[in-house]
Amino acid sequence: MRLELDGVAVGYRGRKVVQDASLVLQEGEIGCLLGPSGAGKTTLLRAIAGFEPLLAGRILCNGQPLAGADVHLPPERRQIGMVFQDHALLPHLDVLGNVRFGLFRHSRAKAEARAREVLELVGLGEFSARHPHELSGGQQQRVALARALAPQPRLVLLDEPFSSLDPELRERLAVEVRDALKATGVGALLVTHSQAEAFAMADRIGVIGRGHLQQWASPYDLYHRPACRFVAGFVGEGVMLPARVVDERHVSTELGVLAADRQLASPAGSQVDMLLRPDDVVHDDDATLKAVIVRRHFRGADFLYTLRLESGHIVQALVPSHHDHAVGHAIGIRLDLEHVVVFEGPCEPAGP
Ligand SMILES: Nc1ncnc2c1ncn2[C@@H]1O[C@H](COP(=O)(O)OP(=O)(O)OP(=O)(O)O)[C@@H](O)[C@H]1O
Repeated sequence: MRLELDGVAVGYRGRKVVQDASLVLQEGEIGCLLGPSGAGKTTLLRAIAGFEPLLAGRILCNGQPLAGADVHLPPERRQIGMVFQDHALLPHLDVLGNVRFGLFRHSRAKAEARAREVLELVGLGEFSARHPHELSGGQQQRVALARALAPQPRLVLLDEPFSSLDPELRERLAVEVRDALKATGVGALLVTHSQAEAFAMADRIGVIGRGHLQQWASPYDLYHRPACRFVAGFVGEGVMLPARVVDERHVSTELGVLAADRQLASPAGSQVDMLLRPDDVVHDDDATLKAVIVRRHFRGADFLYTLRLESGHIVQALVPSHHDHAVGHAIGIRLDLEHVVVFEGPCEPAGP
């Protein structure tokens, strides 16, 4: 189904936690709500499921309102499946029983056939007779997904589905869950703290912070074209450097004159900020520009060096790990980018 949020505000006792949230999740797409703790991700998800009333705006499914000024469809009439953080599996039922649980409207034979079908889909066909305590955390989470998919929902909502698992398993499971969802063609919206999870799973990511949906975009655009400083700071690594507007397409920085990613509105001479990602800064022994290593973080394939420029400003550089330099060393750097992301005004909430 096509899910649309149009100017949605949600909160508690009349106090808005998130306001003016607008987004479109197309049929079969996987979306992800990302943001700091307490930003309102779960609250927004619960409003979509029908567990929280709206304070403003509308939620539409294929153009039909699920919630709005005079509408509030109860959760059971929304045909939306939900997977919770703690799986909420029934301990006394086996895997098949757990998945069949929501299929009470079907005949026993039909419910069993459907439950077996979705268990195959999530790769647990052989585990149907086990009880939840005989499964790993990742397997339990896949049972919870199978249970949510069994009644053929129009959309699945997942609230921090992998947060109880260790980091390595989380990313693997994120990919598996994405594959399972894509195989069914059912769209999904997931809440997470983890960028790695969001990048592994989502077609679209919404960054929530400071009471707003700051940006709703593809992972690529979120990383390369962040709409505001908040998103730039929250997604990926990088630093902000001060720059001055040269003309409507260029800024001047201590690293040279650089092309801006968009037409600039500020007049020449205005002070702006620019975003530099670690992959924009390349180590080059022949470069005339030098920077001193103040921190190094070994990551296997690369070092993430934190470097101090002559001005005292800090940049980061991702350098292949055979370039092993000590803290305090000055290394040559140059920029490797076509455009630089420039921020002129304060962080504004962005629309869909
Ligand atoms: N039932 C409730 N009554 C009153 N306030 C609540 C209730 N549930 C959540 N809140 C508040 O609403 C805000 C948003 O909470 P929410 O759980 O939606 O955030 P979140 O982004 O999902 O956070 P986390 O990532 O920590 O789970 C928080 O300030 C929280 O304290």
